[in-house]
Amino acid sequence: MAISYPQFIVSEKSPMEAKIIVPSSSSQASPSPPPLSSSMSPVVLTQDELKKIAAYKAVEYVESNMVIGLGTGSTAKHAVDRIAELLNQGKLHNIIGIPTSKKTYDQAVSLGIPLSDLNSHPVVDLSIDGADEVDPFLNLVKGRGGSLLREKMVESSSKKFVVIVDESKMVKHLGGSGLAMPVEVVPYGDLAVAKSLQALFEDSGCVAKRRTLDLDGKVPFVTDNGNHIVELFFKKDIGDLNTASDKILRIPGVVEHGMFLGLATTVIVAGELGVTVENKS
Ligand SMILES: O=C[C@H](O)[C@H](O)[C@H](O)COP(=O)(O)O
Repeated sequence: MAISYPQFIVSEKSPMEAKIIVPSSSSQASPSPPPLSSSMSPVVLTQDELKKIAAYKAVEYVESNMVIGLGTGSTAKHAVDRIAELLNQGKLHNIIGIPTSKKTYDQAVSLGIPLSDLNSHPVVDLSIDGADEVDPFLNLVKGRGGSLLREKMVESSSKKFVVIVDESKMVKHLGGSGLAMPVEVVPYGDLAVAKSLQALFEDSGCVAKRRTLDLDGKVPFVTDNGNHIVELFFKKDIGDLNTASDKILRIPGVVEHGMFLGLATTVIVAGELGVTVENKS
């Protein structure tokens, strides 16, 4: 079903700047929204509609002849749909997509987007992906869908990495949502690795749990790479993120964690009052 969007000011900001955006009578957002009625009646957007607005705005950064990292998740899915739509309309051509998960691979194949991989294209022009948390410095938590390893490989190989979120993803500090920070670990000894991770962040009230597919906690979630996911839940700030990253990666059995530090070059945030574009300073 087609979505009607209110008109938005799209504001370009560096991190830490104010983010209050107000509806406008002139639109720069995509997809081309219809004019508001004269009564300016408020439009309540769903979270998915906000994700779609952020995704469509991000696809404005895509140019013909680019190698594009295709993210994973409910927000990135809209960007992949939009890229396919523009290819089909002839508004983009010669795009090569690098999918960050099997799910995105399947979506892109079904839409006819030409695909390749990192071995053939080790330098990616632009990646577009969602995130689970974004802090004021544009550091991210990613991977609650379990795709963090391939995402980090592709996005750290990208000249530009545009992150697309609805405003619910903004946090004061990583871990601040109280939801999981995922760590990909090899299956062997995963519960022992979980204990080591929990001990590492004891001062932050960390609880580590293996992600499972069943309520009894016996069937582990398996990533596209055949690994498991340990989820970390924090009660307090974990302090310096680079220190935390180094400590996690030093535990044998850890493959990668879901903190994406300093990788995002642009974050597009869609909220009820408009779209904010924040660029890395
Ligand atoms: O593994 C999943 C990815 O990191 C997603 O990009 C992230 O979880 C955000 O997903 P969504 O857009 O569905 O909120």
